[in-house]
Amino acid sequence: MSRQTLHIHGVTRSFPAQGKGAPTLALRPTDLTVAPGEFVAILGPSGCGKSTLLRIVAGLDTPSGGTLALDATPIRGPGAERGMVFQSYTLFPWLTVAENIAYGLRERGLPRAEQRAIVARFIARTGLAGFEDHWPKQLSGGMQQRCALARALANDPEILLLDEPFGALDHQTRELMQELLLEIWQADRKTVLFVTHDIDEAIFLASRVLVMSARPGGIKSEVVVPLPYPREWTVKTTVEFAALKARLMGDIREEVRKSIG
Ligand SMILES: Nc1ncnc2c1ncn2[C@@H]1O[C@H](COP(=O)(O)OP(=O)(O)OP(=O)(O)O)[C@@H](O)[C@H]1O
Repeated sequence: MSRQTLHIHGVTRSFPAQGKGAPTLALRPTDLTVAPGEFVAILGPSGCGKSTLLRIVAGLDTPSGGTLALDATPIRGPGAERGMVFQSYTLFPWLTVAENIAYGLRERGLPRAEQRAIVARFIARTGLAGFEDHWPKQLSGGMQQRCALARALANDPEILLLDEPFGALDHQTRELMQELLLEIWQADRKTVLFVTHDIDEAIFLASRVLVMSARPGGIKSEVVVPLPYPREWTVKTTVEFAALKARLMGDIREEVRKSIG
C-alpha cells in the first residue's frame, strides 16, 4: 500500500540552447502535491513539458530549479519506489516475457523462488499466461505494454509513472488496457501519475486531472473527478462524464491554440 506523499515545489526545467538558438524553458515553476493512492492524469498540448515533469519525478532528468521529495526524502535520482512505463515499447529484446518481468527482482537479488512466484502473479494479473517464454518481438503492441506494466508492478513501486503508455495502441486495445490498469489500481491503490493526450482516458481513469498550459508548461487547472470507483466503461456514456469532458476540452483547446501560435 502506498504511503508516501509526493511533494513538487517550484520545479523548473530549462534546456540549453542548441547552436544559435535560445534555451528552451520547458517547465516554469511547478508545485504539485500527490497524496498516497491518488490517480492523477496530466493533460496538455504537445511540447508543454508533461514528459519532462514525469522524467524529473522518475529521477531520469534533473530539474533546473526547485525540489522534489517523497515525504521528507528528497528525490535525487531513480529509485525502486518509482516505476515507469513509457509509450514506446521498452522491453529488453534479448529477454523473454518472464525474464523482462523478473528484471528488477533479479537486480535486487531476490531468491529465485520468490522471483518466480512474483513473475507468475503478474503474468496472471496482466493476462500473459502462456506467453512467459515468448520474446518481445513475438508479442502484439498491447501485450508488450501489458508486459511493461507487469515489469513495473513486479517491483512493487509506491508510485507508478506512466507516460502515454497506451498512446501507440489501437482504439479497442487501448480501451481494454485502460480497464486492466483501472482494475489493478482499484485493487492496489498505488499512487499513479499518468500522462495522456486523451481526455476520455484521463477522466475514465483518474481521481484528479491536471491540465498543463502551453510551453513553458505549468499547471493551468485541475479537476477532481467525482465519478465513484469502481468504474466500468459504461461511465463514459454518462451525463457527468460528458460535462467533465466539455470542461476539460475547453481548457485544453485554449492551450493547444496558444501552442501552435
Ligand atoms: N533533452 C532535451 N533537450 C532539449 N529540449 C528538450 C529536451 N527534452 C524536451 N525538450 C523540450 O522541452 C519541451 C517539453 O518537452 P516534453 O517532451 O516534456 O513535452 P510533452 O508535453 O511531453 O510533449 P508531447 O505531448 O508531444 O510528448 C519541448 O519544447 C521539447 O522540445
